[in-house]
Amino acid sequence: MRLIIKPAYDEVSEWVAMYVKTRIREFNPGPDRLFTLGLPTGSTPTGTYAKLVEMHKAGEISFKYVVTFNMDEYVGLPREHPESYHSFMWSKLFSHIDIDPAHVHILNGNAPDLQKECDEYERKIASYGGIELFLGGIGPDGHIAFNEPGSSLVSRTRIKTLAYDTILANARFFGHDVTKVPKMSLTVGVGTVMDAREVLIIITGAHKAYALYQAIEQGVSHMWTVSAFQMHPRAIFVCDEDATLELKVKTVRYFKGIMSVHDNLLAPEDRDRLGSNIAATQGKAH
Ligand SMILES: N[C@@H]1[C@@H](O)[C@H](O)[C@@H](COP(=O)(O)O)O[C@@H]1O
Repeated sequence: MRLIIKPAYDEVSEWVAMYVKTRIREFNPGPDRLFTLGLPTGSTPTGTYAKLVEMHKAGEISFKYVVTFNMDEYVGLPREHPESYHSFMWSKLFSHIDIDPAHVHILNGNAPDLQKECDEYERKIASYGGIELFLGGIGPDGHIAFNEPGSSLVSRTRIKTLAYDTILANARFFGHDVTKVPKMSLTVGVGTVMDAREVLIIITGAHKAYALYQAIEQGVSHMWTVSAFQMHPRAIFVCDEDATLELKVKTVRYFKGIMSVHDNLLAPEDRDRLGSNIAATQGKAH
């Protein structure tokens, strides 16, 4: 497991976007070799999406041969609703990049047969040979996608009733009115994400510090579904300083000490860019 610790949200978003760009480029996708990318929603990935859009506009990355699978969607919320995950993804990312709309996959929370929709989603993922890189975020209770505490760690895509904590957390997107938050969702399972060749989880903010502690310093538990990725051969957690507040000093020092190893995962021009950012920050401090 890798843990990348960045000073704050913007640096987290920048690092993740650079990493996604590098992975897609290294994969060298083409018409017969599509790169499958799993994507999350929520406030956490918006900075990453904005950076990816910037990189795309600067001609650094193309999504022409990228296929996406989103993690989840509310049940019963019209697709056009501004808070549906369909609307979110098109407004934050897809409308601004060169992705083929036929390559975008988001669960349909209004399908007549919801379980059939979920089973077909799993089949579609398999038809592309599985997911190369799955990005994710977490809720403060450590849930991944909508795999609430107590979810099976080998679960597949299915219907899930939201936990009260999640309904409260997501009320901010519905005018702080809990009665307006959908109570059910369709979500990929923990097992679905575990099957990806690589998983990258973004965790920012002090309100997620306890979840990060559970995810990396405590054992695997279905009460903190993100902890399942301790068992993944290629899992990367990218967090800000605030999210490390519950970690041992020893853990934080270790991972900070090997940051240059992690930066080596990035393209050389991005490593240089980060180097000059560090220099600029230090310059400002003096
Ligand atoms: N289903 C989504 C999750 O995929 C997301 O990770 C979580 C955190 O959202 P935020 O990033 O806004 O904290 O919200 C929802 O529950």
